[in-house]
Amino acid sequence: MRGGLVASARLLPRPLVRWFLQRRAQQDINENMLGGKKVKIIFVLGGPGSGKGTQCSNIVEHFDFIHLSAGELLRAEINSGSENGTMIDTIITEGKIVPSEITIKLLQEAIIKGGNDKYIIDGFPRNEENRVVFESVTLVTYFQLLEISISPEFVLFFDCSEEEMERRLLGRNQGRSDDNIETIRKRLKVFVESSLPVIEYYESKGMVKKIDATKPAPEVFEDVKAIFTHMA
Ligand SMILES: Nc1ncnc2c1ncn2[C@@H]1O[C@H](COP(=O)(O)OP(=O)(O)O)[C@@H](O)[C@H]1O
Ligand SMILES: Nc1ccn([C@@H]2O[C@H](COP(=O)(O)OP(=O)(O)O)[C@@H](O)[C@H]2O)c(=O)n1
Ligand SMILES: [Mg+2]
Repeated sequence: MRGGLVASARLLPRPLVRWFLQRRAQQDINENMLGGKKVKIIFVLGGPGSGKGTQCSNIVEHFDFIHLSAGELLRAEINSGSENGTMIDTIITEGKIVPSEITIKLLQEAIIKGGNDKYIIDGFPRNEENRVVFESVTLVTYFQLLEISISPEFVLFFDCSEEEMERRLLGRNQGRSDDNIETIRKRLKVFVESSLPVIEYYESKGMVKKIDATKPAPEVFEDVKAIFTHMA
């Protein structure tokens, strides 16, 4: 997989960055028949176990979106045996947040390869660094060159108590290395300390649609469906 866009651009003197981005964008346009797409992005946020994945599956079933789970992309990277895989695995098992450039490179490639114009991005941005790097000039310029605007339409926030999230995660049974009580407690702490501030940032911009996620899944989806049904 080619080096991360942001990381590679950082290596170049500023005057050369635009040339580098134009060359990279043209490569991706040629390879993926892109360009001229108003890509709609919705961030799906909420604590571990709040029901993001469950509701994203429902959204994909009823509306024409591609579901990109940052966590799933990272787990696929671990399974691919790539050089970053071991480091990602350690970080996930500790319930911490992977360096943004790694996660964003995976998301950027998935958006380009997806060829769709509507994405729900699940579990991202998970901290301030995720958000700032995603809004970096480099990445925005690159997507602009692809004539793709990647500012989020809104943030869907699944609000759920820690007790309920812990209970759900202990019953998730997906064989994940991070669904044990010790790591769950660490992830909930990371959510409160690092992820909630990101949700508060978007709330201050009036971009958050908050859903009561403690209800049974079908009732939660009724509230989600109402939001997507009224989207332009
Ligand atoms: N509204 C709900 N009520 C009860 N259990 C739920 C609800 N939504 C999801 N779950 C269950 O809780 C666990 C976590 O759900 P998931 O969608 O993986 O959450 P997240 O992606 O936010 O971690 C799963 O086992 C799922 O089946
Ligand atoms: N933006 C992200 C998303 C996930 N991750 C890592 O991936 C793990 C699992 O993310 P996930 O979204 O699949 O987890 P759930 O909220 O679904 O339980 C997180 O606990 C982080 O360790 C990350 O580092 N950065
Ligand atoms: Mg999930």
